[in-house]
Amino acid sequence: MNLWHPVEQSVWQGRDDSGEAANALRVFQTLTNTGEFAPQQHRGKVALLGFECDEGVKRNLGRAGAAQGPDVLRKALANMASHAGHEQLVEMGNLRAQQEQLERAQQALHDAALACQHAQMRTLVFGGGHETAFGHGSAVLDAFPHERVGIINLDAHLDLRHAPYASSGTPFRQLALHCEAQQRDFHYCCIGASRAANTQALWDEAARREVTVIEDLSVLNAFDAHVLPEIERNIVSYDRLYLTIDLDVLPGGEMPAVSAPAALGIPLCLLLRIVEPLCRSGKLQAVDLVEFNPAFDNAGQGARAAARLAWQIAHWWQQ
Ligand SMILES: N=CN[C@@H](CCC(=O)O)C(=O)O
Ligand SMILES: [Mn+2]
Ligand SMILES: [Mn+2]
Repeated sequence: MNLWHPVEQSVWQGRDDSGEAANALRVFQTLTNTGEFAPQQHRGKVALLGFECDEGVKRNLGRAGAAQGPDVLRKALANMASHAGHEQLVEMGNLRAQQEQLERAQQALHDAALACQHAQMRTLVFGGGHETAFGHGSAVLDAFPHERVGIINLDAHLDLRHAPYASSGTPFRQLALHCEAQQRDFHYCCIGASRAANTQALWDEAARREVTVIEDLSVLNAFDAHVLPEIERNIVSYDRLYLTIDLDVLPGGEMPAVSAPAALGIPLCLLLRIVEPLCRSGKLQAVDLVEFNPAFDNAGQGARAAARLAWQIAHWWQQ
């Protein structure tokens, strides 16, 4: 498959406690890793894909390094205890972007994710910059052409930029145009956006496209009044949900390992209160974690926070 390669065996390793008891297992011991891309053999399970790409971040004038994110996140997840849901994870390998080949890489991610969705797998993608969301989100839309797909973005940024080229700042405008081309409605909700990090032009674009936005301050100060009803509305209103988590939605202290760390941000414990009902809804078809950049991590703490998020998602996503 285009731009695809298997993950090195050295990535999925950890402490072996299995001598203590049969159920003393960690994620690296319960995940399926055949070294092949064969979605039809894993129907109903969770496909883990890596998108080794930071071409979008580079074009968006950010700090490069997200291409190294997927394997570092896998290593952080590998050693965590395996509980219910983690045995559903199937390693599906990485798509690696070639220099300045952003569109080609997004197409390769789209094709891989679509093949997994067609095999009735759910997809969990480790980015990559937020350009991941165009490849992944368009695959979810294409997998369910006659259904209403709700897109939920946890992010300090709206990522609705109007630019002559695709970047990590344009994925939701691209998804809006993709919906337009298919003559379907665009259902986009952004939770955690910072007014200080998005120009008025972006707020105007969000209003034009009828995006539901819950600002960071509102998440922090009125969670029960504003966030929980919006999560419920998405679960009730749409047939399928796609959740994309830009890790720069976390406070910079919890998540330094991104191109644009947040001054305020939504703490992980609050973020998990958004993620849990979505995972348990039975409608969540796809999730990605994006913008993780190990070059700016602080002693691996950002990787641990992101891996815990992925760990919770797999645990709450069990069927
Ligand atoms: N995916 C990131 N998008 C942000 C980056 C902002 C920044 O680099 O400061 C954006 O384009 O607004
Ligand atoms: Mn983003
Ligand atoms: Mn962001």
